Amino acid sequence: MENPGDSQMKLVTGPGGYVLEDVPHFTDYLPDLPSYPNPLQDNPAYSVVKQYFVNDDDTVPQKVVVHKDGPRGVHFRRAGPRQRVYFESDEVHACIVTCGGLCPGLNTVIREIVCGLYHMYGVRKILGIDGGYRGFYAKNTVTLTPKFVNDIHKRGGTILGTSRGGHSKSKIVDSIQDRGINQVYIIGGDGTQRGAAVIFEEIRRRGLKVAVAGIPKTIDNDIPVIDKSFGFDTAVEEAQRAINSAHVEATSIENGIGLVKLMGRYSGMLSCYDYDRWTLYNYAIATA
Ligand SMILES: Nc1ncnc2c1ncn2[C@@H]1O[C@H](COP(=O)(O)OP(=O)(O)OP(=O)(O)O)[C@@H](O)[C@H]1O
Ligand SMILES: O=P(O)(O)OC[C@H]1O[C@](O)(CO)[C@@H](O)[C@@H]1O
Repeated sequence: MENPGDSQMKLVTGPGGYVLEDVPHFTDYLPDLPSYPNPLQDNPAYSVVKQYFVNDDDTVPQKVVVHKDGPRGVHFRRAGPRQRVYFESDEVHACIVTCGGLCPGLNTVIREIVCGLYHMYGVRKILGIDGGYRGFYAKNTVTLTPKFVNDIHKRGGTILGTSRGGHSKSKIVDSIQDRGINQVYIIGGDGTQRGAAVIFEEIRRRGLKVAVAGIPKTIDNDIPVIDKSFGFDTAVEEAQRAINSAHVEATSIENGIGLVKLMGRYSGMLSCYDYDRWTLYNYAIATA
């Protein structure tokens, strides 16, 4: 494993203490890349929606409330479709990989990437990497189509399988290069995203036109800059089932106590959201 700390943060400053913590882009090292009109502009579902595209200069402030004399503060680049893109549809060879622990909604995310690429962007070549990072240098891959992913959101886990360990930067990027993959969608937790940054650094070092997109996965919503991570609501619901059961057990005997242990050693967000039940039943809810 490697520490991606040597990759420099892309900081842009502006008037009034404005700071943009930007994301890297392959045009940083391939400045002459041609761009193309976004295929969405011809899609009947989107072409009628005015201002559907995100302006290139749009940013989102980290803090909504600022003092009038204070600095404008840190901003992030706004996500969303751009007017122009850097791939032609038939040039794209995408792949998706899931790493780390399970979280509700992984299959829904895989399905949305596949259907979005296929129906909205006209992409036909999408590969599923089997069993986490190490799947890049194993032989097994699965071809993903809208038909293949049609029902997967009704199943738990990840249809691609997942794993920990097995991150070999050079083997992974060799495999990406050998297979002609040029868009890599990586779904996983903090370790996975560190791994994604290392992969991108190697891609940049080799000067490849390969986009790397990290999709953060956490069951306990411990990413401060977003309101809610996918799967968190389901985890809260499931926790409440356990709390209900503990309630039944505890109230059936004299001086009964229900103790429910929830995950989230560092954030405790699940416990907070299940607070309703806690106050209602006056139970102890412990985090791991
Ligand atoms: N610093 C790192 N450099 C390269 N790869 C890493 C790094 N940290 C973790 N990885 C790789 O990322 C993958 C997942 O990491 P990890 O087991 O830490 O789970 P995670 O993504 O943090 O998810 P979870 O939230 O479930 O723990 C593993 O294959 C691991 O080898
Ligand atoms: O309760 P613990 O041990 O802190 O584990 C919680 C962590 O485990 C995970 O569910 C992944 O394994 C993360 O999403 C979460 O941050």
